[in-house]
Amino acid sequence: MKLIQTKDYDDMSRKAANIISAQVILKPDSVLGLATGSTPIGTYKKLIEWYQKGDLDFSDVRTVNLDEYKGLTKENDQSYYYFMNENLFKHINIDLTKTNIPDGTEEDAKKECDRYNHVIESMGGIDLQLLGLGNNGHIGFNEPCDTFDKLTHCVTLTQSTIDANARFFEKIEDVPRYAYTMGIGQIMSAKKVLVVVNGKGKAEILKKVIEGPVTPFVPASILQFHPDVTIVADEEAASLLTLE
Ligand SMILES: O=P(O)(O)OC[C@H]1O[C@](O)(CO)[C@@H](O)[C@@H]1O
Repeated sequence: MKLIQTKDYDDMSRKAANIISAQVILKPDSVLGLATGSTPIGTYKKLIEWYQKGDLDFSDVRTVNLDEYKGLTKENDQSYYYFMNENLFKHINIDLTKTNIPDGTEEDAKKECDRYNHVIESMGGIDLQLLGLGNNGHIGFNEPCDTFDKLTHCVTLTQSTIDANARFFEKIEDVPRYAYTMGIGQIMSAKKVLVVVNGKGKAEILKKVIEGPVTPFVPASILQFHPDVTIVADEEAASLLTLE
């Protein structure tokens, strides 16, 4: 695992965006695995800024998102479909037909998971997967549990995730209880993985992810086994790491 420590959120966002830019410049038809949550918003802002300056071209890029709440429509402003549009897609020259997000309105979980597994497979592999880190160590919506799920599945969100995401909803009862998420096996199959982490609140979990045992109870710890992971963490998030 490669750790890049940055002085603050802005620095983290710029460095992460630089890594994504390099990927798109070197391989214009890259398959990017994208993430939601508050952490990558700054990274997306930099990519938009550089696109607007004429430094980046997304016309051949294809994307596949990690997850989506089950039960939310695309128009719901808390859906990850809405998030991706607002925070990235509508500002750049990406072809929306080349973007993929699980369909939160599909009630038949098996049908949606099979469909999304097929989408991921047909893309021929993810070149770079961007990840945020949940407070409980989740990646995508792969919550702590006793096994690593390989493929797309429907998860019951843990209380800790519901509490953490309640800040985005009017009231906690509005937070969906279920979500579709790419599996750990699919994340681990990406050629490169880029994790963005910031803030004191993530320091303890980041230490477990990097320095603790690999266990499905800390889902992101599996990244210790990935051959090409870069973690871009600000000083606060990296503050408990034993850096050699
Ligand atoms: O960046 P945040 O808002 O702390 O969220 C961390 C993680 O939690 C999620 O938002 C899901 O709860 C992920 O999409 C994200 O990677």
